[in-house]
Amino acid sequence: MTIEQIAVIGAGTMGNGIAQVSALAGYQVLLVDVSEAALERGVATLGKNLERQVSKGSIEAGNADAAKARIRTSTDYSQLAAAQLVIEAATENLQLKQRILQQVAANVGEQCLIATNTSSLSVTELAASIAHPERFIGVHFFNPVPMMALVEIIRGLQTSDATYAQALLVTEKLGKTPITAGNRPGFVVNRILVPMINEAIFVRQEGLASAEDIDTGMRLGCNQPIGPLALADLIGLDTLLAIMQAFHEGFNDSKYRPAPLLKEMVAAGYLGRKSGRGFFTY
Ligand SMILES: NC(=O)c1ccc[n+]([C@@H]2O[C@H](COP(=O)([O-])OP(=O)(O)OC[C@H]3O[C@@H](n4cnc5c(N)ncnc54)[C@H](O)[C@@H]3O)[C@@H](O)[C@H]2O)c1
Repeated sequence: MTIEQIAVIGAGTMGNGIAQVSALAGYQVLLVDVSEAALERGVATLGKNLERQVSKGSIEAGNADAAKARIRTSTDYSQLAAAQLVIEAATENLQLKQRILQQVAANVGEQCLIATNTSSLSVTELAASIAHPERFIGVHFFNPVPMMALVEIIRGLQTSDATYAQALLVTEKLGKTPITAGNRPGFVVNRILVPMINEAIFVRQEGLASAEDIDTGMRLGCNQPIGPLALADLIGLDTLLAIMQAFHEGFNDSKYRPAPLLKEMVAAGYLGRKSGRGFFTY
């Protein structure tokens, strides 16, 4: 099967980025959301991002226009019938995603592959919600999608070799580098990154060093582009706490216990950049 049309479910932060890179790579794209307003925002965002790429000289104006022309939007799942690949990038909620996947499966053709961009849910469990779990796979993009080169490909227990091979092909055609990860909480990158940030919070909590010195240490000592505490503020401390709690529960291992200071800051409403205060003030 040749994949020519990709449908993206969810026009939010990740969905509009996935639609953008898919259209730029030459795929026909159908962007689906429950909300017309979200579709309008998504298309406006990807339009601005394409213009920025043109003004930076990374793509030609003609390519940006052609990419925009390849994107259609809809709130109607019956439009999915023509897609060969559906990438689900809707709100991170198990019950919601299970409902969406059942709706997708009921509207696509026999051969259509279905992928999820979930960050924290089990690909195996999501696959089990549809009749053909062998055609289901995780494709985990990074934010912002047009800028980040990596995609983690996650095989559920049921994913077939053919589905996996197609996911690798599409990822490469999108200009991304795939790595393959098993279906465990956090896959590879977040599994390593988030406990590192949590450890930085323990170091801060113990008063071993100031927030500035912890970040300077990791930037200059490990060549990290941004220190772990500034990164915590950027991601959102509530999001980090939810991820650590999911690791703690998912692995049943005390090494993933969230730092008490992280819990306390979330309880205080110090969520990082989005609340104006985290380890730093904004
Ligand atoms: N934001 C990130 O940094 C990031 C990174 C990697 C993966 N992810 C994952 O990507 C997915 C999307 O995250 P996001 O940050 O783009 O979320 P978001 O909140 O920005 O967008 C979610 C979109 O899904 C839409 N939606 C909700 N219910 C729907 C339905 N029934 N049908 C169609 N659309 C529906 C919402 O209207 C919204 O536009 C999540 O699974 C998340 O875990 C997020």
